[in-house]
Amino acid sequence: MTIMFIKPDAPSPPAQRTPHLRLTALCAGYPGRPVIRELDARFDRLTTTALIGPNGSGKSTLLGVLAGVIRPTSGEVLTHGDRRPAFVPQRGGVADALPLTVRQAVAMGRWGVRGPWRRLTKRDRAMVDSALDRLGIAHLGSRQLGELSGGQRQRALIAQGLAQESDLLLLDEPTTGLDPEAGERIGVLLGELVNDGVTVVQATHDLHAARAADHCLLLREGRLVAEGHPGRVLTTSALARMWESA
Ligand SMILES: Nc1ncnc2c1ncn2[C@@H]1O[C@H](COP(=O)(O)OP(=O)(O)OP(=O)(O)O)[C@@H](O)[C@H]1O
Repeated sequence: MTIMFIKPDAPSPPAQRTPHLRLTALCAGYPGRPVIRELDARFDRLTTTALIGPNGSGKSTLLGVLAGVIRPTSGEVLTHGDRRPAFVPQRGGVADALPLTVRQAVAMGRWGVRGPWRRLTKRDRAMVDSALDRLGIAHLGSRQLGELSGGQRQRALIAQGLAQESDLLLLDEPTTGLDPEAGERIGVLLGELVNDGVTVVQATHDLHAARAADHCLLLREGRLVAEGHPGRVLTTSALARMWESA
């Protein structure tokens, strides 16, 4: 397995997209359980990509590899980014009872820059405020994370991801459990982030969110079965085939 870092290029117009990440013959999984099999893919800079597939198809595992928390068993991950990716896990993967306020949870997004429990600078605090504002949860800053509704907690986790100020944002089912308006708001936000210089990858079961992406990868049993523009890939027949055989 090889991980190589390459300095980022200047932002380019869509016609000359450059990859942020490129995967070649990637295999990854868990001890005794191979999941991702021989996957070739690229994630272009300043685009949104949706990972789609039935339960257990390997979307979260692939995100884990992109985040650097799951080590490939073979193949190559070539990254052109120079910042650590920001990873927003599934809400269910985060302990609900953490004794933290929403603001403290979002401020943890600055730990990668500042170090754990260090005093935040004025700029750090401004980043935290901006992330809370962009997710519409500034008024919840002093509430305990564990007291929030599922959708509010989800937004707090996304705000923590934004506070990391990465150029690569990875989200695992960010709109699951959100009401339609909050889901729409996240969709708009992800588009704005691309304009701010962020490459976005989200695993999702939300077809509306997937159709709004620039690109999508369709996974089944850890293999890439289709990729391209969602309008071309997410056809009724392709989706029916996918879920019938899952
Ligand atoms: N920590 C783990 N240890 C062992 N196997 C795991 C672990 N996490 C996931 N798996 C297995 O890896 C496979 C892929 O799981 P993964 O969570 O990547 O799929 P997914 O497409 O994200 O599914 P979902 O849509 O249900 O979230 C499944 O068979 C799952 O049981």
